[in-house]
Formats: sequence, structure tokens, C-alpha cells
Amino acid sequence: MIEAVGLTKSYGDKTAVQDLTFRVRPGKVTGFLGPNGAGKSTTMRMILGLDEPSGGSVTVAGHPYRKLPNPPRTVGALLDAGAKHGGRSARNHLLSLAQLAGIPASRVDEVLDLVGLTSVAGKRSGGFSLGMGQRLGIAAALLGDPRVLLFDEPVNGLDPEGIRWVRDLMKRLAAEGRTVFVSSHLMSEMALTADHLIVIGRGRLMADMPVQDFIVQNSTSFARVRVADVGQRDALTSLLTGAGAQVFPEEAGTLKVVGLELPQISDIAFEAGVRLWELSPHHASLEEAYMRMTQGAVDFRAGGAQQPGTGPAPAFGTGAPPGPPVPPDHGQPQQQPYGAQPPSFVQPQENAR
Ligand SMILES: Nc1ncnc2c1ncn2[C@@H]1O[C@H](COP(=O)(O)OP(=O)(O)OP(=O)(O)O)[C@@H](O)[C@H]1O
Repeated sequence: MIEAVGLTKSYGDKTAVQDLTFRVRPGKVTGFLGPNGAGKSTTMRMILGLDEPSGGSVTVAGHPYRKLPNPPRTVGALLDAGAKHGGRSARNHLLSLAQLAGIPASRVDEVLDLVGLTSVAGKRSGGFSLGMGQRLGIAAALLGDPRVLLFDEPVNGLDPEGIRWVRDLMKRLAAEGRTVFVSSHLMSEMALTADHLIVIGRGRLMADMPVQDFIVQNSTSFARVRVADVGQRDALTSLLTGAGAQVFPEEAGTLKVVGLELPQISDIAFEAGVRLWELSPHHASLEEAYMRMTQGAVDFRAGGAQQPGTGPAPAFGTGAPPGPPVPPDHGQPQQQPYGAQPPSFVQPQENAR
């Protein structure tokens, strides 16, 4: 179990993580979701004792990481698959980590086998593909056979086969009763992998619930309505709104209607003498719900087309409201802005077996 209480981290006047309280339970894959810059890596680093909280606390198996009696047996982590000595073979890389942690060398071959790297164990890891590098990072995380595992964006850059492999592995580890905490900015991936979701945006908790509940609460059904006479659109909007619907005009001239069944919309239009050219059912995807929930909580957006908090209000739906408008923050680097490379294995300098 991982438990955060009021966890906060500030860098100068920048608050990366704010008052996060959550529990990550064993026997489940818990997805840690948030857009770029939401504070996922910072949170993971605090869990692993690599960053000191500015406020609050976080414990793993009841202890702050640095006070764990036997860290590598308790927690394994993949933070950055690139953090390895490329000149070393995969086996030697793992052997050196095992030695530092007091883990028997025989475990190295076990984990190489587990991640499917046995046939390339003697090859320089510097020549590995992205997928092989991820597997090696995962092998390092598994070395101590820990009960708690953290993976930061483990499927980044992987091909579909690699993604599937990681997904199956996470599920298997959770089925063995381990605590599996995996970060991602992809809702679609987490919907397939995770049992439980913790969603953050701009460092704040936005959702903490089972995936199924998130789906039920956030996948919104709506109707798309096209009126024959554009001049009647506003009148129909008022009638539908009066009947309890939320109505949003769309760019194509259609109306998006939330909260009324299709026959109700049809009847209201019929009684008002409004001729419809389209009345169709639609379902917002989970990805859309997540985007809507975290809208305004995004530090970095591809193409720079939209600044944080300045996007359109949520078009419809039931997600949490977007955060308040926030000034752009393009001065910050996107990933691992700390200078030092985090280890792919949380080093047990003390108390190693
Ligand atoms: N050492 C630092 N100094 C200043 N600001 C930092 C530092 N580390 C992180 N930040 C800022 O804190 C915020 C959270 O960053 P973090 O890397 O934890 O987010 P993330 O959710 O992991 O994002 P990504 O998905 O892009 O990795 C960002 O605005 C980032 O710029």
C-alpha cells in the first residue's frame, strides 16, 4: 500500500503537487493519470524518496521510503528506462544493481527470463531498442521481488505488441497481490490496464475511483440535432433547455443535446413545429471525458495552439469543472527537469541484504 496525505511539492513559487491525499492498494493496477506537467513524476519521486515533500507525507508499506527496513524488497520502480550504462550488457547492468542491493545473482537470470531478454542478456544495452530498454528497466524494478511497483509511463514509445506485453505484466503482478502504480497520460491505455484510477491536473486530485465508476460517471450520452430551418435553432434551444437539457451549439450548425432522450427531443421539436434533419444518438468516449476533466489543467499542449485554462469551456458532460485560468508556463521543461537522471531501480544504499 502507498499512502499520501496532504502531499505537496513546491519549486520556488511553482507548486508541482498540491495537497494530494490518496491510497494505492494491493492486488490492483492503479492508473495514475494526468496531462503533461500534472505532477505525476514529482509524486512518484516523492514516493521513492528522491524528492522531499514541501508538505504532507507519503509512505510505502507504512514507512517513508527512506525509512523502509529493506527498500529493494519492498519497492521497485521504473522511472526512466534510459537511465542505464549503455556500455554494459543487460546481465551486467542487472548484476551491478543486484550486488548493490544484496540480491543474489541468480535472481538476475530469473528477471531476464521474466521480461523475455534472456537471449540478448550478453548484448550491450546501449544498442537496445526502446522496447528492449523498457523491458530491461522493468527487470531492474522486479529484481528485489518487491510487493510495491511503480512504473512511470512504461508504454511510452512502445509498439502495440510491447504495449500489450506491459499491460499483461501489470495485471499479472497485481493478481499476485502486489501494489502496482502506473502513470500515464493516456486514458485509453489506462482504461484497458487499470482497475482503479487516480487522476490529477496541475498537481491537484481530480478523481480517485474504480475505472468502472469513472466510465459510468464520465462517458456521456448525447444527441446531435440538426434543424432544417436555421432560424428556428435558437427557439428549439430554449425549449430543450426549458425541458432540462443542456444544449451546446456545434461548429457545423448542429446542436449537441445532453440530458434528454431522443423521443423527448423529437416530441418537443414536433410540437413546436420545428422540422429536424438529424436526430442521432452519440456517446462521448472515455478519452474525451478525461480530456474534458483535465482541460485547463494542462501545462503543455502540442503545437502550442491552446494555453492552459484558456480553452473553451467544457462542451457538455459530467466531468469535474476545469481549473481556473492559469498563466502559460512554457518556461518549464517537460520531462525529468531535475538534471540528475533518476535511477531505474530505487537504490538500497542502506540495510541491503
Ligand atoms: N525541479 C523542478 N523545478 C521547477 N519546476 C519543476 C521541477 N520539477 C517539476 N517541475 C514542474 O512541476 C510540474 C509537474 O511536473 P512533473 O514532471 O511532475 O509532471 P508530469 O505529470 O510527470 O508530466 P509529464 O507527463 O510531462 O512527465 C511541471 O509544471 C514542472 O515543470
